[in-house]
Amino acid sequence: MKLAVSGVSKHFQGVTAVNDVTLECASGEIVGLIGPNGAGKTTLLNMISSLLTVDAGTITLGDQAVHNIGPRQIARSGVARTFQNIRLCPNLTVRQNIEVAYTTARRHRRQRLGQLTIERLMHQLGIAHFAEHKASELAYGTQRRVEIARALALAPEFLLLDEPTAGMIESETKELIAAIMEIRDWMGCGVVVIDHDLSFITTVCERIYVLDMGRLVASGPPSVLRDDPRVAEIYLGRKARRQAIQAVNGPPSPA
Ligand SMILES: Nc1ncnc2c1ncn2[C@@H]1O[C@H](COP(=O)(O)OP(=O)(O)OP(=O)(O)O)[C@@H](O)[C@H]1O
Repeated sequence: MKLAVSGVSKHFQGVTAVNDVTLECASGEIVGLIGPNGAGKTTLLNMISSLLTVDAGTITLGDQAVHNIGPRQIARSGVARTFQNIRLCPNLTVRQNIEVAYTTARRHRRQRLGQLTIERLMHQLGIAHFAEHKASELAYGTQRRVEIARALALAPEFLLLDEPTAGMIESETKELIAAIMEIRDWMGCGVVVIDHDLSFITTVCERIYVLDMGRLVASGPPSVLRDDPRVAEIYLGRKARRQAIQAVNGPPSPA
């Protein structure tokens, strides 16, 4: 199955947050979405997860148009997500948080549940020993893993992750890389992930899309993007890039 975003745009009172963006993710693929602050990454994820309507373009899941169908319906159609600012129910335990999503999957996604159980999800994300802890009692990095487990409890075809490594220490990020790859192999779902940690993104993703000021400016495998001057410019900034070039070549000769 394929999740396809085609010519999608979004405007907010004069600001074009996303401008004619086209991208796709196939089942079993891990795709990255990078770009500087305000590039439009979260707005794009919000449109894919139907929290925002699209102003132009289409989003399809297989042969089904899924833009503007609303968050409840998109979850039932097989797209689950996590949020930049964690949205767990703080007074529920880890198990209860996951159970809420699992109950929805039992009702609406039974055919995809297969061997998926809450126990297996907690084990896979390394949170089984926190099962009876309230979400609010957990460290930030652990809460993020609970959020991923909750999204996966919807038995999705596609998982959208918005900055999953934010607030994680290096060892947690490494564990997360292994967990995401294992989950992809186990559940066969496609993953679209936004993150500012380029080492994480280039390790976990097979393909990366680069957004800048709402537009898609580059895409390709990590090995290709690493050498793309547009990506360096966006990430280092024009001034820093000039300085880097000067450090190698010396200052420009006076005109
Ligand atoms: N609800 C909104 N109302 C008005 N403007 C918005 C709204 N949401 C986003 N924007 C604007 O749209 C642009 C894209 O924002 P978005 O949050 O999608 O970027 P981002 O790439 O996810 O950034 P970050 O990496 O900081 O999360 C920004 O200029 C932002 O200010």
